Amino acid sequence: MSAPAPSQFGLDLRTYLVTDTALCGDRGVADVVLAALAGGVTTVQVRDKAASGRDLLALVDAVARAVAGRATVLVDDRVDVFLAARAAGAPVQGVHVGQRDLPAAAVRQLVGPVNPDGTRTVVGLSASTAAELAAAHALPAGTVDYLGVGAVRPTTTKPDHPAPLGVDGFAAVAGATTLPCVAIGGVTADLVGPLRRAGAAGAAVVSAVCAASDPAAAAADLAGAWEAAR
Ligand SMILES: Cc1ncc(COP(=O)(O)OP(=O)(O)O)c(N)n1
Ligand SMILES: Cc1nc(C(=O)O)sc1CCOP(=O)(O)O
Ligand SMILES: [Mg+2]
Repeated sequence: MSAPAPSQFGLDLRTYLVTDTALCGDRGVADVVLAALAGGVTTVQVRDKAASGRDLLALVDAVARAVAGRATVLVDDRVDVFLAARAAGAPVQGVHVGQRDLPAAAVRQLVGPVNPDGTRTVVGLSASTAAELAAAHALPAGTVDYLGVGAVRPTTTKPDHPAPLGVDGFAAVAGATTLPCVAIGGVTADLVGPLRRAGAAGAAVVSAVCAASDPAAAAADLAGAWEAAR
């Protein structure tokens, strides 16, 4: 039996997949997501920096309808795309924004607190420095549901990633906030246990699943490492 998820509003961040269309290749993003879902991912963020708004909307719609509520589905950066997908009836729950995207307070105003299907509208925010953490803490309660904290290690997936924190640096951030913290950047299965013990609410990966020859097995390794860690 799995340990209970560190969650609120049913938000389960433990094994968090961020998609990369190029790394998914000919398999297609939706099929890689379905394999990862079978392996145990709990949250999926659709991220494609190269896609047009129209193409990203189609991708989000396809992924959300494939997942069909079995995991939380979020959209990277594009609040407009999230709103359009939700308005079209796709089961999509929220957005993840960074320090250069729309401010979190504006995002919350745009997306509201609850989706039409009754699920919490999730807003995730990237924050890894003391100043970014202080700014997140200054927001009204309920603005942000979780923080994305990275980079844990250098990664070629996001060449402009923030300075690497290491597991100890991640622990310092997670220990300085009551917001759930998702570790991201260079995360592989061997790091999941140390990150959970460092206070992570979840571990987010791109290449560990999207570039894997067997995304279901890769996701199962990550989910298993989370459950094995105390
Ligand atoms: C879970 C999670 N954490 C951090 C990020 C990075 O977001 P951001 O800083 O906006 O950078 P881009 O992903 O937009 O390049 C994330 N996407 N997800
Ligand atoms: C999307 C993203 N955000 C990061 C951050 O540090 O904020 S690192 C990153 C990419 C993570 O890719 P991979 O799992 O392949 O290392
Ligand atoms: Mg962003």
